Amino acid sequence: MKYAFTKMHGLGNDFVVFDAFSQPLELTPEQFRHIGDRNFGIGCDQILLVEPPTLPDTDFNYRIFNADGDEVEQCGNGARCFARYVHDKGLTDKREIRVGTKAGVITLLMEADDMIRVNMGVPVLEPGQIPFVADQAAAEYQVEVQGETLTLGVVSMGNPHAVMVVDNLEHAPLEQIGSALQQHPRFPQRVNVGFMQILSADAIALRVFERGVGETLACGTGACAAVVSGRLRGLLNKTVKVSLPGGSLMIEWPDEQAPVLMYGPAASVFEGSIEL
Ligand SMILES: N[C@H](CCC[C@H](N)C(=O)O)C(=O)O
Repeated sequence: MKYAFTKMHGLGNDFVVFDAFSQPLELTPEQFRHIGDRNFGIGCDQILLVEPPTLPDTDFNYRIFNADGDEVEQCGNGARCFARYVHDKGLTDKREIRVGTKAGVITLLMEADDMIRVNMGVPVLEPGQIPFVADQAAAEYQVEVQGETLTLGVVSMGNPHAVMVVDNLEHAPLEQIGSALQQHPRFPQRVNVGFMQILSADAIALRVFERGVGETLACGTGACAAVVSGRLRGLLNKTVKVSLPGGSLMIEWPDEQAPVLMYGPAASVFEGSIEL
């Protein structure tokens, strides 16, 4: 069967987006892996499905699959592309869009300057809900990795994130630590791993080794998790510019009970179709 898709990206974190409104999609993990394959398929970090709403008082449902074929709870850069997509395709003319995900409802706002603001919800800090093995919630945890004791922040934006502060981002051990934490017993559902360099109380540089993908050019939930962790550690102010290899996001987290707000771009690259 032939499926139409749109290739999109948020700061170089790239997606294949399918309209599951007009063409119900039931694909297998193997098919998702094929779509994500940069040599034998289309190539992307994640596959996004735009579906009719399932949660009350929402406009759409939003499903996310990593390039390894696994479905995940949340994708921040994908959320901005989702908003761009449903507008470009005429699926809505609303400026404020409520979207159901596996992690709950997020709100997308089309800004006048063609940027998109997303309410990413309140971060989850309770270890059992992240999930992460720890006795109680803390701003920092000591985690043994390959004989070394790492100091990590651990936060969920619906999906699990570990955040490590580094002095020199260029030489951060992304592959070594990122891969090791995927098999770590304290992260039972694996984990996205962010490496954060503090530039000031209002600015960080960040690289992310994403669960199910590896290093990406940007990670929206990773940027949110890094700012949450930085604020819990007393290192960051309420509004932070997050510079990623693919570009920068503005992230705002006023206080612990508040949702995290993310502000940034989304782009369409090309349309195509694939036989599956
Ligand atoms: N790799 C993530 C999903 C995509 C998140 C990222 N692309 C973003 O922009 O938030 C996970 O396994 O939880």
